[in-house]
Amino acid sequence: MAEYLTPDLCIIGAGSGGLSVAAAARAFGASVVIVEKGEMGGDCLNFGCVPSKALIAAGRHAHAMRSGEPFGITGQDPQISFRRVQEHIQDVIAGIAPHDSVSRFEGLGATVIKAEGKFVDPRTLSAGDQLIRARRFVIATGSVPSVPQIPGLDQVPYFTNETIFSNTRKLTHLAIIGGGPIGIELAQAYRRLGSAVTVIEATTPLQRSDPELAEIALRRVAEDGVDIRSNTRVVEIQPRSQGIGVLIESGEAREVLDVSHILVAVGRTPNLEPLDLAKAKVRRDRKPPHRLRIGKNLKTSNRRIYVLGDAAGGQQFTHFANYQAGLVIRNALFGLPVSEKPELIPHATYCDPEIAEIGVTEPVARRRHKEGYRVVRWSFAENDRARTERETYGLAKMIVDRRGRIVGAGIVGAGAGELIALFSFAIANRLKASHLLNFVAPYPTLSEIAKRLGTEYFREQTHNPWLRRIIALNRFLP
Ligand SMILES: Cc1cc2nc3c(=O)[nH]c(=O)nc-3n(C[C@H](O)[C@H](O)[C@H](O)COP(=O)(O)OP(=O)(O)OC[C@H]3O[C@@H](n4cnc5c(N)ncnc54)[C@H](O)[C@@H]3O)c2cc1C
Ligand SMILES: NC(=O)c1ccc[n+]([C@@H]2O[C@H](COP(=O)([O-])OP(=O)(O)OC[C@H]3O[C@@H](n4cnc5c(N)ncnc54)[C@H](O)[C@@H]3O)[C@@H](O)[C@H]2O)c1
Repeated sequence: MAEYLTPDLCIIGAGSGGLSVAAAARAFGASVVIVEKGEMGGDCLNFGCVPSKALIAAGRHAHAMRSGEPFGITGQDPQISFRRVQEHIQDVIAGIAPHDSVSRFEGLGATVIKAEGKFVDPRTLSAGDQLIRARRFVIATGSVPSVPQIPGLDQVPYFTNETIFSNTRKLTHLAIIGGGPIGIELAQAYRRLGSAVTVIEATTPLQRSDPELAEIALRRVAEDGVDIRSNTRVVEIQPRSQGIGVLIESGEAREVLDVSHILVAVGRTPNLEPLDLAKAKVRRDRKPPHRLRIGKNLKTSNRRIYVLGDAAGGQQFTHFANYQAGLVIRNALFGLPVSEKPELIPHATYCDPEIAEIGVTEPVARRRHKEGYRVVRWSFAENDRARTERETYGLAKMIVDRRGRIVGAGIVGAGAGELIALFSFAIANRLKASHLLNFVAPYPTLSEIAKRLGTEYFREQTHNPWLRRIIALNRFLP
């Protein structure tokens, strides 16, 4: 008879979500088996957040060298070695990798199996030559790049996020298909590193962001020299002996772009196929994209099996996978009822200027105006630190409900990804706009913008007749 491993939890996928569950479960003394078929750390560490932000940082340095003029520093064209940029990216990954490594997790007391996991029945997973019958399973298998059906695309080599960070050559003209966060972040980085870049977006770039914030950021990306083609379709890819032809169509107009390389960035599909979910009696939607049916507690239709992170088919962010990991731990180990609170989840796009948002957006708030929602705005041009840094290209908005509670924020500008954390904190703790008046921000910092949003919210109150009367009465006090 086969030997089974029988841990409390078996986690399939050692990316952001899976490893967060594993570390927390071990901290509470649960027995854990981790099954990982590829690199420990998953997409975020190896093919996603970390390499993309390292590449963006390289691009920022190149850009700074060219753009010193307003500071009195003569700009110069940087010498860029793509091999060394690639070494920088790999060095950053290597620095973080020990935190996600097999040895760290074995040190925490987990068993790590390096193999592909597949269900063989509703209670059993096979991985390599091992069978695992866990009390609970967690599917944390992430996502894979979607590849559009474009005639000729399969005839040429093209990059996805899984290959582009290993590139060691200058890309003369990079065509990026898809103007989502991946497309726009990498477009600006490659442009700043000296490539010509064209983004071909079927509808609207950065369409999940507040359009006003997206427009400010995209204008700047275009000023850097990225050619962004919105509402444009790729009709055909034409292989050539030198380079690649990309036939595009916008309305009636057709044009062939001559490019050297292509990056496909049209979204990501949950990575579920290799798991043999039918054998586990895990139900999926009949209609494409055949999402898993998931309960509030992140359980699939098989009550022993949870799913989280990109594999669950919701928001695709590392911090969201980590947040869901906390919910799974509470439910699986402690039996506590849980449900997701999407309003607590910020998201940021790390182009320059960054866009960061959380909760209710301005367009939604305008629709709810009659319910007492208010939008307060403050420009980076009115912040002294932004002026000293010449980073006045920015705007912050705060959305407040009729009780004065902060329910949303949207920022485009330098450091937006850092600034949004203050609003995440406020929303998670149900704080009001008045709380922004109670804290003192050091001068001069961008965080003063948050304080200014607070004072801006109350500026209208200065016309409140009751306040005026109190002030008038106080005039007679000795
Ligand atoms: C270019 C890019 C930039 C990004 N930037 C950001 C960012 O700045 N901020 C942010 O929050 N998010 C960002 N993301 C998204 C983020 O990377 C993902 O949301 C996050 O990695 C999801 O974590 P996960 O645990 O669900 O999956 P992953 O981290 O992808 O981990 C899944 C793991 O499961 C393994 N696996 C799959 N199938 C099996 C199987 N059958 N058996 C065993 N193992 C299996 C895989 O090998 C992988 O290691 C970015 C993504 C990309 C592509
Ligand atoms: N900063 C971040 O947090 C960050 C950065 C990168 C990626 N991510 C995550 O990774 C996921 C994937 O990112 P993404 O940018 O690939 O996906 P996305 O779904 O966000 O954007 C894809 C874009 O491609 C366009 N598109 C689709 N098919 C097309 C076609 N045939 N031709 C031209 N355009 C087409 C879509 O209209 C869309 O604008 C996102 O969900 C995001 O959450 C996050």
